[in-house]
Formats: sequence, structure tokens, C-alpha cells
Amino acid sequence: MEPTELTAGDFTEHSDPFELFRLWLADAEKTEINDANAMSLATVDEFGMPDVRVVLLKGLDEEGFVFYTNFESQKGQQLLAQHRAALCFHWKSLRRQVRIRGTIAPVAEDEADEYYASRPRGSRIGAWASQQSRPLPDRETLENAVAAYERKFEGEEPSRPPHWSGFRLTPVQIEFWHDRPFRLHDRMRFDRESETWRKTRLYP
Ligand SMILES: Cc1cc2nc3c(=O)[nH]c(=O)nc-3n(C[C@H](O)[C@H](O)[C@H](O)COP(=O)(O)O)c2cc1C
Ligand SMILES: Cc1ncc(COP(=O)(O)O)c(CN)c1O
Repeated sequence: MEPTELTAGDFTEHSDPFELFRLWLADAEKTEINDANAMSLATVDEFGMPDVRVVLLKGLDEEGFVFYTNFESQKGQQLLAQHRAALCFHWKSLRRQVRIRGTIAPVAEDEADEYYASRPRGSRIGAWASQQSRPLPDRETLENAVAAYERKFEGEEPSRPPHWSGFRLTPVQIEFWHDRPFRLHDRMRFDRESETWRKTRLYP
């Protein structure tokens, strides 16, 4: 890949990891074919066995990174029990990676209500119909559940299911990685130190 404005430049000068993350996400929105906000979410189960799946980043503020899911799903149960997780973004079009580790807390009820209300009606009904991560005998069972909830909420706005909400990951560590020739990549890690961030360059 020829270096461009997006693939060259020195990100290692940045001192605010949130600001740098926002710049990289904005770049990725321009270059990824879809879902630039997709991130791998790593958790551990009650036996310390790792698990990982992709979710979408739906909010970012000074407290952290927000995503939405079913709290009774595998990830929901793992996050409620362990309160810790890691995220990984890989933007292939930019040859960039961001890794984030931190603590997990559910978002406030009103924050979840507001996001749920912004989703298409079909997705809101779907959140009721899907018993995410539990066995489903056949597709028809799911479609019947969707039809039943469509009848239940006919003529009204579906309320947010009590088991559907968001988690916020508050980072303690954020690492930025950028591809460089001959695998001699640039890596910069930020470690939270109460109100500030300590910055460390890492061997590739
Ligand atoms: C691009 C992409 C985005 C996804 N976004 C979400 C999401 O935001 N929330 C969610 O619950 N599942 C999302 N999924 C589905 C999850 O990867 C996963 O299959 C599901 O949440 C069940 O995970 P669990 O059994 O570990 O709880 C997404 C999948 C893909 C491929
Ligand atoms: C099951 C599920 N829940 C939630 C989401 C989050 O995205 P949205 O709120 O835009 O549906 C996704 C995105 N793929 C998803 O697959």
C-alpha cells in the first residue's frame, strides 16, 4: 500500500489517547467498507476461559466506550460477573489497530432508553424476540416470536426490554499500533494514572 495522508504521519506525538482514538475512528469511517465502529470484545467466563465476539461502538465520552447488548447473553453474564473486558479495533484499510483494556459498568437507564428509542422499530422488536445466545430450535420459532411482539406493541412504541442495555468500558490502558515496513511497526501505549495518561513506546 502506498503511504497516504492516512497511513503516514506521526501519531506518536499525541498525548491524549481519546483525542487520537477519535481521529483514527473518523479516518476509518472514511475508508472502511462498513462498520468502522466494529470492535472485538474480549471477556472471560467464570472459569477464566476467554471469549471474544464483535460488537458495535455506539457511544464514546470522557468516561469510556459504550456498546449495547442482551444482558442475559453469554457476554452479558460474563461482564456482569467480571466487570472487566478488552476491546480491539482493526481497520484493515488503514493498517491500524487499537487495543483497549478496562473496567465495565452498565450505562444509566435513561442513557439506554435514549439509545434504544433511536433504533429502527424492527430492531426494537428484535431485542424482545431474541433470547440472545440461548438455543433456538428453528428459524420459525424466532419469526413467531417477532410476530407475537409486533402484535403486543401494535400502535405503540415498544418499551426497552429490561434485559437489553449498554455497558461502558472505562479504559485503564489504550494501545495504538500502526503498520510500518518490515514489521517495524509503531506502537504507543497509554496507561491511566488517576487524572493523566503515562505514554510508553513499545517494541513492535
Ligand atoms: C459487525 C458485527 C457487529 C455486531 N454488533 C453487535 C452488538 O453491537 N451487540 C450485540 O449484542 N451483538 C452484536 N453482534 C453479534 C455478536 O458478535 C454476537 O454474535 C452476539 O452478541 C452473541 O454474543 P455472546 O454469545 O458472546 O453474548 C455483532 C456481530 C458483528 C459481526
Ligand atoms: C444483536 C445485535 N444487537 C445490537 C447491535 C447494535 O447495533 P444496532 O443498535 O445498530 O442494531 C447489533 C449490530 N450488529 C447486533 O447484531
